[in-house]
Amino acid sequence: MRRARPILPWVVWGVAAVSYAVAIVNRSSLAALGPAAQEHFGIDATTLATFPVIQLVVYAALQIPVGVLLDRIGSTGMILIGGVLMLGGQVIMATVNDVGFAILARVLVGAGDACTFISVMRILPEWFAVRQLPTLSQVTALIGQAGQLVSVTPLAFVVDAFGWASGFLGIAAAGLLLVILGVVVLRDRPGGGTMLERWTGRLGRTSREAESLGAASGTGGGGMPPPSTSMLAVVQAPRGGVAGFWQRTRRLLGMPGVRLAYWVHFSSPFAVNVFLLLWGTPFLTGGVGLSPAAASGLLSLTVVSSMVAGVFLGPLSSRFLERRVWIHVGITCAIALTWIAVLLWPGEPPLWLLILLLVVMPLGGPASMIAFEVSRSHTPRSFSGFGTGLVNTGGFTASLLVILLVGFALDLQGAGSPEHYSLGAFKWAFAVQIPFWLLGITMIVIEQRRTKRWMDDHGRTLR
Ligand SMILES: N[C@@H](Cc1c[nH]cn1)C(=O)NCC(=O)O
Repeated sequence: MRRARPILPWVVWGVAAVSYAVAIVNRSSLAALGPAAQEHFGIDATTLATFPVIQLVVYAALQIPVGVLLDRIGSTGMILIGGVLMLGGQVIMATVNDVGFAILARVLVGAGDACTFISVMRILPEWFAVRQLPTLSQVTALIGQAGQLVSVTPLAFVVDAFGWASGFLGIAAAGLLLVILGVVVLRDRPGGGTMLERWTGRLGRTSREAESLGAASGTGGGGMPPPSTSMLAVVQAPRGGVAGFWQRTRRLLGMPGVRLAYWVHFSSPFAVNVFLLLWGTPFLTGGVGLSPAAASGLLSLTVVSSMVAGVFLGPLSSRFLERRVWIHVGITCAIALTWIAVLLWPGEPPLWLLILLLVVMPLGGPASMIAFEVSRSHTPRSFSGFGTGLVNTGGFTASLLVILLVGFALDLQGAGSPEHYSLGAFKWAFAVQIPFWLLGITMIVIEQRRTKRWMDDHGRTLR
């Protein structure tokens, strides 16, 4: 008789993945509401543009502290803290008219968002077998991307039809629902209690029975081969406080595999992030001369391309484990070469080249998920939250720097405002990406060699 597959890992994963999607709804909740926000707060375009930058800075700056906390508190606690912070941020956003409070609201949303993704990544290896992780990570990211779709058209519709407060209170209500679900469903690992069970001190039957899940199923942690990371020697438990933090940082950065994961995350997603977060629409309309409708049609290609790539890249990177980094490098080179073709094209790039750019560039998002696979293979289990947070800063730091440098390069050419935009100025400005790709790919090649040598020296193989 066939043994029933346990459902609990999938329920835990489902709630965690939807929490990430809600974090993305929160993250991109202002994306389609620029004019409405300007009217509501009475602000100019420059002040409006600081909102995503502040949010990104908070997100990137909190990755390492959140990673350290994650190793102490666990995924459940961090996902719930993240949910409460975002919910608080959106209640403030819904109820104030003052721009200072709106910035505070975005800081809270950025902080809550920072807690979510790496905690969801951290919970996966506790519930699923190593071979399932690349696909599950990609599907989790794909569910997250769906959050972006919700926050664009439906949210704009609700704000238009029912007003500013209703739209943001609606997001807060969805967040509250997820926090309540999280309190009763999420468990850090098989055998661990839910937050509610921890508060009441009584472990329910589902949690107790889940302890044996690993051995009984193909999904649970206990039945899987130990992650390759568990073989890494942790000589002594790191101390707490600032000294402990530096000790951990030094130890982590001393591992070539962790550095490799950082550069993998650094190299591929910044081009699409920069395009979607700020400079894509100005480039397509003010530079290339497309209508806003044509530009937004082209931009929607990025979501489709990223989602389709996510479906294929997960199985591909687990099938070709030894070559996953080279798959990533191939995608990064394709992005760089397509951009360089656009930059070198004399005059206005043809539509087919722009379509190619908007299909190839978003592959960098799913490709960057390979960084978390590399990180999982090389980070000791007790540091895995810290490691994931550290790696996740790579792409976001690169994105922030490129966003600022593109603006700086436009200003230097006297083309920093919509009435002065020109295709030539945009081409020079987007060329600031080239050193970032060169740096990223060079560091990947160096660290890949060092990682291979390190693994040979320590007699380890990838599984
Ligand atoms: N590179 C993204 C994930 C991604 C996958 N597909 C498209 N994007 C990433 O690292 N995300 C972190 C986050 O907090 O969203």
